[in-house]
Amino acid sequence: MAANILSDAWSTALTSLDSMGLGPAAASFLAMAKPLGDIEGTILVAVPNEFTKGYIENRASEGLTHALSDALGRDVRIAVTIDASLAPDEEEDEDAAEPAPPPLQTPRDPDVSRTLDAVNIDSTETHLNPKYTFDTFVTGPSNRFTHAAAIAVAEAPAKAYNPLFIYGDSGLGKTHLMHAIGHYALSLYPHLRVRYVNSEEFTNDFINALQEGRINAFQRRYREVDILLIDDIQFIQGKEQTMDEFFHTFNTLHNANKQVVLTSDLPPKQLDGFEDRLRSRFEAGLLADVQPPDLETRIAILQKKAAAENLEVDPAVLEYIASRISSNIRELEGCLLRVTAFANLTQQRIDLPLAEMVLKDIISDPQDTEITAALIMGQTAHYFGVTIDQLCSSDRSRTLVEARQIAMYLCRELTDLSLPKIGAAFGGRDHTTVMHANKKIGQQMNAKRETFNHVTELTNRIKQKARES
Ligand SMILES: Nc1ncnc2c1ncn2[C@@H]1O[C@H](COP(=O)(O)OP(=O)(O)OP(=O)(O)O)[C@@H](O)[C@H]1O
Repeated sequence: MAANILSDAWSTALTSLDSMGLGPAAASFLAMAKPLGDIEGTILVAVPNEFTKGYIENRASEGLTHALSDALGRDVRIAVTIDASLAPDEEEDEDAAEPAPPPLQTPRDPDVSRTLDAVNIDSTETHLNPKYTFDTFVTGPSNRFTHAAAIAVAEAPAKAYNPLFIYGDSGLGKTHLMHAIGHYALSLYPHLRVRYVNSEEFTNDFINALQEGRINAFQRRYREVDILLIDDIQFIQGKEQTMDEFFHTFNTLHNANKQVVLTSDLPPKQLDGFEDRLRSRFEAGLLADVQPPDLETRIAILQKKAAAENLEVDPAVLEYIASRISSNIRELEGCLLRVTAFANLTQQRIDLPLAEMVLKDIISDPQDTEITAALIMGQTAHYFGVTIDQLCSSDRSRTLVEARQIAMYLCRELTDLSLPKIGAAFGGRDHTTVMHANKKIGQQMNAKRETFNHVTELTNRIKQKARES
């Protein structure tokens, strides 16, 4: 392969990983790596030292393999080798890969729009998703109070409500609000250090830091911030050491007058397996819940989504979807995606008969049926003629990659599992791999009839099985 094709693909792969919220540590390690060549489908990557090699192999190789395969348009594998000449001249610093704190800048005029520059903010530093801003968030009676509290916190971090504790069922916008706080606060005060993290990533990061003797760097990462956004705090339940570390992180930040925002599926009182000292810290702040949205809000959410994607959708279609899916906005969005993808593939207008036809099996459930990752993996494996073990393996043959990505997509759409939990179910994969699969299959449904058919057929089978059991 010509060297410039490989280096172009390498840059494309890094950009795509970047846009998916690649963490700062992974970004720094990959920036030190260099693609050397393609040996029969294996891309040889040189890195300066053993530590970088280990990091890429253990934590970034999967995302990198996906992204490189996408960029090259064929499945490749990667192999990492050490080339000491790539090492920087200065003495190696153990924490060299840690992100430097952003330089201090003059605060902007606070009168700026709430989304100002949201897309320009470096999402790799903050881990913020550019799509989740206050501008794209629809308010209604179910979330108005929490939305107002979130704005207040962003406008006056650590002054309004500290901590802000947002709770409610899955798919009701807690994560969206958290990211929106980060974006808006940064648009008002660009010098702030904001960090978003899911509690499962916090846990993994903590365990890795312990194992690698990098606890000081870990503590700096979470304690030297102005706003810490911790999503799905319920997942640290029962993990004694992580809870202890989090308690001290929380106290350090609180004592230093820094803002903490937490989300959870339950209010603090009902968080079993949490120490009282943590629960009472949470309760000392503002508790704000999100409820399932009413019909008008659901329609408004779909309208906003359609407008954002430049889709022309008959209002009756939006009403049809909104009237049938009431308890999870992620599912609402998934239905709209299926209808628009089908219309796109078959070049038809998006009208009510088409929506009814596409969604007939998806939204005909009389009551909630339990769909688990195991059920999805079992059905997907059977459908593609592979085994569950293979789905969880590192085998990257074409069929397996497709089956694995579709199964991950379905887990995201049909279950309440978080990205890290889905990654764990598929043989301990990183959450960025799940994000990548979700994005890729979502896009392919719009472009490839075959993918749309696989997803539709599998959804029907999975729902059927769930109804039977
Ligand atoms: N009020 C809203 N307006 C617009 N989009 C919304 C709203 N609420 C939720 N969404 C969208 O619904 C999807 C799911 O929301 P989100 O991930 O924030 O839910 P969550 O409560 O954090 O769920 P989980 O507990 O499973 O993490 C996202 O794509 C989000 O943008």
